[in-house]
Amino acid sequence: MSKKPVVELNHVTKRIGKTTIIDDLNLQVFPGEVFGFLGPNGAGKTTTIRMMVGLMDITEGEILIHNHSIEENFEKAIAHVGGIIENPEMYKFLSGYDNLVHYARMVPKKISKDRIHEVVKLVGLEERIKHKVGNYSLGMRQRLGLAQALLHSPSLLILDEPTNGLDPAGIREIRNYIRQIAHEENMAVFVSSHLLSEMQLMCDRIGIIQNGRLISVESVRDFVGTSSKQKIRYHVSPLDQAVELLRSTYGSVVESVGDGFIDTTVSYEGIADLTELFVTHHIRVYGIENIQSTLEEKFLEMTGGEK
Ligand SMILES: Nc1ncnc2c1ncn2[C@@H]1O[C@H](COP(=O)(O)OP(=O)(O)OP(=O)(O)O)[C@@H](O)[C@H]1O
Repeated sequence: MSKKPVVELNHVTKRIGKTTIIDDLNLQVFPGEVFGFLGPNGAGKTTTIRMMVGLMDITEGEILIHNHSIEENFEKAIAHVGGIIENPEMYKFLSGYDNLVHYARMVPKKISKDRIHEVVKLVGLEERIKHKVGNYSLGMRQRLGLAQALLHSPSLLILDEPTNGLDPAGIREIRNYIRQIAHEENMAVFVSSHLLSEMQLMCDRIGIIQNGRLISVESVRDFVGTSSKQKIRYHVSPLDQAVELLRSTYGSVVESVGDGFIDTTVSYEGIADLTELFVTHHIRVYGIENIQSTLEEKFLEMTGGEK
């Protein structure tokens, strides 16, 4: 990517006592992209985020936001950041709108009424914004928190586990809004989670953190898209003939054979090739399932099977 990063972490290390919690972390997030910071509980996500917003000292290395060091030039760096780190404080007896007005008065930058309306629209709360926050669902409160974080038009949005505690509908909503905001406002979004399934739907790139170390950074498109290998399950009959055909044609493509199905590891094009091979050899194909991406495999390995 040739664009300049909004935020960069250079050799960031955090030690508490003799324990290294974050170990030589390097990453960059660019305008308009949603970067997922994925890792199991205790991996170091919150610690990293706390350092990014200046809530915690960095032992070694630096964090730059628009080239301003968060430690040496805090005011300039933090002016570009919006975030929901811990649960945002809201007054339940006030309406969503009054909460935003109240918050707008507290931030150093002048915030216009138009901007308030704009963020309300961005998070889809137009119809309920005049209602009391006490009557909001958790999902609506999260969206109001998002609106609050966006008020001063940050170029970096940091969200720590934004879908925690939400039901599936709430998760879908917040996910869609996050994507939309990143793309419409050309904002860099840094979002942490311990759920791969969620990250794959929300993010453009995913960095996997384990025991304080970044073990991989991958573009989601490469995983759900066309360039990497996937585990594909073919439900076919007769099974023996199908296995024999695959082995004689492609050798190592067969991973395992189950009751009525064959698991294979193939590229995107390979899915079509294998299907064609079956059909031209009069093998009946009853189903083709995508059972695992390589990213999922990596993550499962790392978390010991926990998703
Ligand atoms: N103040 C502290 N003193 C000692 N160890 C700490 C301190 N804060 C965090 N840790 C340890 O650092 C590691 C990383 O914690 P952190 O909260 O950043 O993980 P996380 O990935 O955000 O996990 P979770 O999803 O559970 O919030 C954990 O092993 C934690 O026990």
